[in-house]
Amino acid sequence: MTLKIGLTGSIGMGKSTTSKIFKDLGCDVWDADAAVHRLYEQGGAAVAPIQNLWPQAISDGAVSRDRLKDIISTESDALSKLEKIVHPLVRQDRAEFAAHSKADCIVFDIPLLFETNSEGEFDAVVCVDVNPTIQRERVMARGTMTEAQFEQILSKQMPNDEKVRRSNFRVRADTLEMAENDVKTVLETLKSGSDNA
Ligand SMILES: CC(C)(COP(=O)(O)OP(=O)(O)OC[C@H]1O[C@@H](n2cnc3c(N)ncnc32)[C@H](O)[C@@H]1O)[C@@H](O)C(=O)NCCC(=O)NCCS
Ligand SMILES: Nc1ncnc2c1ncn2[C@@H]1O[C@H](COP(=O)(O)OP(=O)(O)OP(=O)(O)O)[C@@H](O)[C@H]1O
Repeated sequence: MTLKIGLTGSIGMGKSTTSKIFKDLGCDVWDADAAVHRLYEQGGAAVAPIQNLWPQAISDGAVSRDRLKDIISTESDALSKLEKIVHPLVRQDRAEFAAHSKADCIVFDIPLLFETNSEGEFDAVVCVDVNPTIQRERVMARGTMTEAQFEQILSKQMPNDEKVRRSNFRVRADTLEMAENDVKTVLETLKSGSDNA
């Protein structure tokens, strides 16, 4: 039977880096943020419904993230309206991926796993964790967000300590070596039929 692992963690905690470790160890990986990128591309399923709400968010037939971020910073309910469009489409993309995967382990990288009450859909949930100072430094180093945008996203997410508490496993992302060791422990434990919750 296919092992389904939900991978979560707050913004910039190291989910993509950790999912790559799972992939290198033979798991198939599905990434919710990447699904959103496909939905926003020209011809993507989210373009028309977003255009209906905010025509100014569309550029060259695709959703512009920069314009969306401007709209989200100025309209207080914009993010929740956007989520109502995007989340059902993302869920559909995930179901299609799972139906076609032939791997014996699939990792679903889902930033908002707990916020969308999806924890019951996996055999185990893994939360990536690093201290908040490192998290902030890493996000700011990417240069894709202002401090204010980072704070706004953080305020919409469940605190990471709470995510860790609700998860079956924690992967420490202080260093690559720590994350690799923790991922190996997750896979060994799950494949031997127990967990360390
Ligand atoms: C707000 C947007 C335009 C920012 O785009 P940008 O390219 O700058 O950032 P990116 O998409 O890489 O997101 C960075 C991180 O922000 C966090 N985040 C994104 N959307 C949300 C949200 N709705 N609530 C809380 N956190 C979020 C996630 O941790 C994500 O990994 C974009 O994230 C978006 O369209 N979000 C709405 C869709 C959504 O809810 N996506 C979350 C995964 S399904
Ligand atoms: N275990 C680790 N050791 C050292 N650096 C790491 C580790 N994990 C992640 N990083 C670094 O932290 C930054 C954020 O990591 P990553 O992109 O994997 O986070 P994320 O949780 O997927 O982010 P987002 O929520 O924005 O999608 C990157 O610059 C990455 O190189």
